[in-house]
Amino acid sequence: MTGFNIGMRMVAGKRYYGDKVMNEEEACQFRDIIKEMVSYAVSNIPGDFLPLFNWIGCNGSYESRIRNLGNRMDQFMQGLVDEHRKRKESENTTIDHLLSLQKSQPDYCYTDQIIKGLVLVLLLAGTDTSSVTIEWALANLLNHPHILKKARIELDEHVGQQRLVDEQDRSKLPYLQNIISETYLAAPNLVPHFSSADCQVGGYDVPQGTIVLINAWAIHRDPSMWDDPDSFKPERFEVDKDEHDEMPYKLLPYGIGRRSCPGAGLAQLIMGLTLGSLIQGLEWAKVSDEKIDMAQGEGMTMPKAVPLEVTCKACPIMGNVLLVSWDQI
Ligand code: HEM
Repeated sequence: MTGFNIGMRMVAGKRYYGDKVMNEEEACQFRDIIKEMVSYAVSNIPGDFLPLFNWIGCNGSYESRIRNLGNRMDQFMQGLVDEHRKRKESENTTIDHLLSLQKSQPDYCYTDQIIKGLVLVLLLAGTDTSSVTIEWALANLLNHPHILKKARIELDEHVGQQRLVDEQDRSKLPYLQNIISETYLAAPNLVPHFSSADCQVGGYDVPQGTIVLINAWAIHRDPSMWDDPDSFKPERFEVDKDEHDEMPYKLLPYGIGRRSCPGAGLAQLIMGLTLGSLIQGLEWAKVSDEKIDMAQGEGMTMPKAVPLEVTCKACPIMGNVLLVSWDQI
């Protein structure tokens, strides 16, 4: 749930998980909604696969529970929007920024409905996906210290020891990007699609109105497409132009086509900057000599079955970075 915690701090400045929760009742309400939502997101509904169940009304209670959950989430979000609107001083949160646009651009469509929608997209689609990917990436790096070392050398060479990586450095850090490409696991089945017309996929006829699940996890491990697919090898992305052009068709962490992830660019940026800063700023170590367990757990995004536990120690660069930050505060 780290992603939802970070997300809530970003969108509303609230902590709903951990030991620094301010309003336990409100936090509990939010945690309950998220828990229920995640449980539906990873469950199978018989009527989706055998329409007979829909005809005989088996999905009735499921649909009303989903509607009820939607209403509770909507009321919760409206409460947050109203609370921020009433505050005398605006804070640096997504809701505050959107409310100030609602005021300054009344003719544009920053309605409460749109604000709630944008906040939910950031929260549900944008946070856990990225934080889960960073956790997997760190776990991979700790199991492959030579790769961590190579990433640190790249950062030292192109960014240096005086400051943390920023947006302009990205193009100079292909190895860091390759580590992220080699890591992706957050959306193993993408998001279910629904065929709007009869079509063919991979030689199979898909009639109109079929739920199509894409097993990106299996595509990313297909030995006919990838050499030694089960090994963690960021170098596999150091390819020539022909192979580079094929990449979007076999590396699909964000899906492909019209309904692919609109947040892909933002996600790549955030993950590159976060992972880069974590490597530059801290020296990471495993808590034991054992390899980190890479078993996959269950969830809306694919978490580690056993959360990553590590130790870290500040690198000299943190002295420079913190000094600059304190001066600016
Ligand atoms: C590691 C990070 C992320 C991964 C792996 C990821 C992955 C995906 C995938 C696989 C889909 C479905 C695509 C399909 O089925 O073809 C999707 C959809 C979506 N993502 Fe992301 N995503 C990430 C981050 C983000 C961020 C940061 C945002 C927004 C700030 C975002 C917003 C969305 C939205 C709104 C959709 C639905 C698009 C639609 O239905 O048309 N995602 N994402």
